[in-house]
Amino acid sequence: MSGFSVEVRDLTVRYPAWRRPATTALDGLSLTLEPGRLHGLLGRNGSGKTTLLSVLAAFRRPTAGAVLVDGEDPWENARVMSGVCLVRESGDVQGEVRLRDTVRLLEQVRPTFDRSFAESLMDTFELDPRATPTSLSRGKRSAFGVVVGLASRAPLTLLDEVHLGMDAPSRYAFYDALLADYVEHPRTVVLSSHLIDEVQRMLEHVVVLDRGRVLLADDADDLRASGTSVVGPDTAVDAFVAGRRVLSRRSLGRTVQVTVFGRLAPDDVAAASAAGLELGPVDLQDLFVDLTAKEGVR
Ligand SMILES: Nc1ncnc2c1ncn2[C@@H]1O[C@H](COP(=O)(O)OP(=O)(O)OP(=O)(O)O)[C@@H](O)[C@H]1O
Repeated sequence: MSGFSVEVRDLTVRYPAWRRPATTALDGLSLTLEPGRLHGLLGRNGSGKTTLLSVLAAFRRPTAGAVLVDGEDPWENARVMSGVCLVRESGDVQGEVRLRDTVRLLEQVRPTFDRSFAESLMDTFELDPRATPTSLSRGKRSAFGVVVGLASRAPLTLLDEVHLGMDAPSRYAFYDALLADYVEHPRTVVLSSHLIDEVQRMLEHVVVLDRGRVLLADDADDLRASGTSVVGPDTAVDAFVAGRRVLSRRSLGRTVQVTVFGRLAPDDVAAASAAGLELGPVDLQDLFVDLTAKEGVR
């Protein structure tokens, strides 16, 4: 299997160490990320996503606990760090250096960096290689972060809200490029995002953080099967979902879509079909909102 594995044990990070009381960003968090998979890192604002990714990339030292990347502590570990690439929304590049020079530099310092892939991505996102990041709009700066993150082809690629400032066509171009390149060059990718609707189809494994802890870590397919979306005429749908845990309800005229938690028994599936109802997998966004609203409202 290509890509680095990640093992996090009882990880605690407090900010800043000198202030009392300090903010506990990560609170005894434990997590395993299997290599060669596309992991989604979800969580409400302030749940600890950026802090976790910063520790994995050795940008920050844990207050307590241990992190193993590809079996070793990443802190001041040249071998491991040459295989880890963290890109944050800001793009994490030097503001005054021309894009083409950053690309040339990365080609020299990152063993897996693919310059021609970077150049073709810059074409896709209409980035002028002679520009500097400070002269770019927020969305274009984010797009350059995406170029760096994808073309690095790092065995552990950490993308922290990289696509936030990008417009919809650019975001979809990013998703297409990520998926196509990931299939050709499997690696471990962690994608943190608030745009669950847009990214959910790509994810193989989903981790949800809440107040510095893991609220849920599961295969995306198992999560999708953990509930059902029921679509049909309002009275028939309401009768069918009565007594079940409803995660969301949307209506368009007399047609409604209700998402319920829990797997349906074969009898239920037959009853739904007899009532003319359409069944589908649960929307991860609905699951996320339900879970984090219950557990996470402060
Ligand atoms: N440099 C810092 N100094 C003090 N507190 C910090 C610092 N960075 C993060 N925090 C706090 O740590 C907690 C976790 O923040 P973090 O940025 O990791 O969350 P996040 O899930 O990435 O949030 P968002 O989705 O809003 O980007 C928050 O309470 C935040 O206020």
